[in-house]
Amino acid sequence: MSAGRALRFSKMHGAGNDFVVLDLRGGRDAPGPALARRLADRHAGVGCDQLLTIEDSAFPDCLARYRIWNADGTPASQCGNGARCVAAWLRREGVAMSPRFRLDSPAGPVQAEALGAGRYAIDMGPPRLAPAAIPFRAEAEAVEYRLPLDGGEVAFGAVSMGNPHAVIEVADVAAAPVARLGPALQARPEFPEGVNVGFAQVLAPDRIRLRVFERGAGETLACGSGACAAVVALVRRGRLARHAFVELPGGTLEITWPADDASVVMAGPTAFVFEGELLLEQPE
Ligand SMILES: N[C@H](CCC[C@H](N)C(=O)O)C(=O)O
Repeated sequence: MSAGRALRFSKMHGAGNDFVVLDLRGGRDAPGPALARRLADRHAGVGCDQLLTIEDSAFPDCLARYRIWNADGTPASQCGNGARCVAAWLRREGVAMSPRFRLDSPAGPVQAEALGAGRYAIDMGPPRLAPAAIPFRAEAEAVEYRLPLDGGEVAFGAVSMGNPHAVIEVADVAAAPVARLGPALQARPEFPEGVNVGFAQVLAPDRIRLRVFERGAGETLACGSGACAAVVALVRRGRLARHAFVELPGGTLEITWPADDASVVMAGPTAFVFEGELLLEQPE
């Protein structure tokens, strides 16, 4: 991206997971990791968990393409809350005239639907459970894996929604050692591309509380793909219904996984916070 003097952006969030959104349609070049970090910086930049770019799609049935960079500058292949915000941005701009439309993402196409009042549903596609697809190094696919961690052993489910997730069930998310276990699991060699680590507490047959220590961003107020992964992992363990409400610190998402190998559909809020210009060069 050329170091022009200013960069226009939209600031948005989905259930508190916040984003800087750049419109790169028309072939403007994507930011590098350094600019992504600068935009995400909550002191020297705008501040966000992830940077989202909106770009032209090569697929005629997709309205646009989005890409994702974590706050640490690393690229990500899926972002559920971000997909909803991209959908809302395209509706506001009048690009999405129909309430249902397809978007292309690094993890493949997703289907968006405007539900009204800023709420959007995203068909995230089916979960990927084979270890190689997560990726997670394991002898065979299992509903639950165990690894030595933090002086003990941790049990978790491993699911990809296009990005890797580990889901740990805990008795009380408020007391969960998120800041310790999250980075410890991310550092394990069995997750060669890192992992987003979810801590889930079952409240009712159709309701969980969830905190997520995200890859490349740390603990966020919400993680859409993490909510999908948590429902899949807990349904597989017989701990949750296939239609469930996921209470995250920043808001509640509604997740439906109607059958094994079926798409996971996530519904939740979006919000525009402000529009702005980031000065890329200091005046003399
Ligand atoms: N940290 C994630 C990307 C953002 C996912 C999250 N914000 C969501 O809403 O799904 C990763 O590196 O895979």
